[in-house]
Amino acid sequence: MESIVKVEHLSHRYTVDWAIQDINFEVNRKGILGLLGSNGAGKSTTMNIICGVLNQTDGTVYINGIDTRKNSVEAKKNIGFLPQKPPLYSDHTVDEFLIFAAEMRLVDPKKIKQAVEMAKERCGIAHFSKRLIRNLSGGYQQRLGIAQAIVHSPKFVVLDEPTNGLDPNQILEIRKLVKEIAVDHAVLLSTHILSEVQAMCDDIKMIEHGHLVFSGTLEEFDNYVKPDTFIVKLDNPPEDEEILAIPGVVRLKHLDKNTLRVRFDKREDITEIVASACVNNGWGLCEITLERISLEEIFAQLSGKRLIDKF
Ligand SMILES: Nc1ncnc2c1ncn2[C@@H]1O[C@H](COP(=O)(O)OP(=O)(O)OP(=O)(O)O)[C@@H](O)[C@H]1O
Repeated sequence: MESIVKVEHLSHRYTVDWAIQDINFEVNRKGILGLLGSNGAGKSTTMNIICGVLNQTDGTVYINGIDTRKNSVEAKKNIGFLPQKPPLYSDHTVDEFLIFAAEMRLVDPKKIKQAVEMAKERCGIAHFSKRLIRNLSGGYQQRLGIAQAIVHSPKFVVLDEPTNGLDPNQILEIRKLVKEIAVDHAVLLSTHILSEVQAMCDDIKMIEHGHLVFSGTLEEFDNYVKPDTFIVKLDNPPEDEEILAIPGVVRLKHLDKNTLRVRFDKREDITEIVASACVNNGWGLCEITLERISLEEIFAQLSGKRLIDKF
């Protein structure tokens, strides 16, 4: 099936400097795509162009096959957008605001009531229909922000840091809601929180210094940097030289009397080699565990930052 969004050779220059350059990607019709990048990497610029809030300097964006520059009104019918600061009018009631949002999104006037009821139901805010927005908690304001983004049943929903500023319970609720929405919508999610990416996203794009530096599944992101250390716990640790003599072992560090961190040189079977050396030499092997590379370390590596040396 054709993707819902196609971004081709997208570049943007605000004044002199390029904010993004030659970005290319596609978005599947279902599921959650996480957009990652450091501050100032170019995420908002990319999202604003895709959502039709900013006109690109170069390149093309197709939403559901429609060129956003050639037919922005039709393209925008397919997009729901929750900006970082939801555009809520605090003196409106929930109903008034959603009706207004539906009108702005050109929903057929005869279908507005039904569209508003559907959006409230999906976002769990139907019982607050008559409440003034300023009297809603942060979590419910965010639900309302999501409701306005889906009121016109767009195929593609863009959420810019939707859990920002929420408490841990509200964060879990919003994550659950976003996952439910992603069952029948394509969702593009921008976030700084890597645990959120891990909890929610199917695919990941990462932008750094205006360039796309990673594009793949969450699993591919997770495995982007292969582990090269393990932790070994020994009842009778030998002299360092004996461990360093094992083929493939290149460095070690004592974490405590019985625990060592060992760096190896990418041999696939290294843990087996070390485990059998420990057993054969009577070093009293208690535990051997490969150290996984954290998402933070992968993010740092893709951002071009040096990883902290663990030795
Ligand atoms: N209106 C503007 N005028 C000039 N430069 C801008 C403007 N908006 C953004 N920039 C610059 O463009 C680059 C990309 O910014 P952008 O806001 O897209 O990054 P971001 O990844 O969304 O960052 P953040 O996570 O901090 O929101 C940055 O260098 C930024 O300073």
